Amino acid sequence: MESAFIELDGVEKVFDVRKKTGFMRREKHEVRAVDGISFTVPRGEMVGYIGPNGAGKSTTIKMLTGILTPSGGRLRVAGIDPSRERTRLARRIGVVFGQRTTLWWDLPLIDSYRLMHRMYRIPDERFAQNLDRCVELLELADLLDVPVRQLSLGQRMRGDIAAALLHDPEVLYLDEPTIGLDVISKAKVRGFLRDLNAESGTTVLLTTHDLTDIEQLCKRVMVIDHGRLMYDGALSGLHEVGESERTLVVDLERELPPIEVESARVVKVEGPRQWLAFPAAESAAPLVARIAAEYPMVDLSVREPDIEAVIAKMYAEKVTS
Ligand SMILES: Nc1ncnc2c1ncn2[C@@H]1O[C@H](COP(=O)(O)OP(=O)(O)OP(=O)(O)O)[C@@H](O)[C@H]1O
Repeated sequence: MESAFIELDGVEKVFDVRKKTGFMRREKHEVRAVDGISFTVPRGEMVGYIGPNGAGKSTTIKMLTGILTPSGGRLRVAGIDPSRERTRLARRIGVVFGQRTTLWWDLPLIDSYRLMHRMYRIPDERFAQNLDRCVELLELADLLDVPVRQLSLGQRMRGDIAAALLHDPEVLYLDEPTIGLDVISKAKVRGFLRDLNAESGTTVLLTTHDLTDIEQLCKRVMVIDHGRLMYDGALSGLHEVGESERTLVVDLERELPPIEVESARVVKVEGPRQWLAFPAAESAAPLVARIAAEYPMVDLSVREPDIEAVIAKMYAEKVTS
């Protein structure tokens, strides 16, 4: 079994675009959508792939599926060069684009699945098993006879996820799988993906603008901007890279002047409650002990930094890992 299931080494994608620069005049210029990206993903891992609009996420996924050919570098998925052997790879990967459906719009959901059964030449027994499992876990039983165009966005998304899994792919690329979904549908999709990864060991690459998806599903996250990898590591490590702060909320017995303590500063006071900011990378325990020793503390809580703020700061500062 290969240890790195997805492998990118210095992968580049350059688009030649013609820009109108005046009447009848067009200038050719290059867009480096992906600018030398290297990473590996071992089998069974669930990784977040995030970045601002136009960062190069979709272009990377399109290269991983073989839709686009890299302009440079080396790329392998399950040992296969995607753009050279796209059909062979298609049997081993599943793709869900949140903003587009792979289902047949006018057909009942079940008919799309039957078409995929034939297209992917899925053995009958395996198809039946996978369909049963998806119908149960994604709660599709009442929807199978409904034409896709009549489904709500959340229902359609669950239908699309099932469609991507009928042929037992070893890797699933998800591009914005929770976009536009309500809170309950999001929770259902996330729960399903978590179970899928834990039980079937499916490798998942998840692109999303909703950082809660990442927080709830991925231990590892890669941040891309301007076609370059800016961060690759644990989600918790992003706080340190972003030099963010955590907040200690302290309830005192009574209103007192701002607490004075080493390695933290008071950022807000409201009656007997005070908010102290301290470096996210440091443990709260010694700080709490110091405050408890000198002040009449009755309660406390620690607030984690807002991950969205950390990432926004990273983009702004162009921090490289
Ligand atoms: N076919 C194409 N021709 C020319 N430029 C392209 C093409 N596809 C993408 N680009 C450009 O490449 C860059 C990266 O685009 P890409 O769609 O990969 O970004 P993204 O991170 O997926 O963004 P979003 O979050 O908005 O989907 C952008 O500047 C985009 O305009």
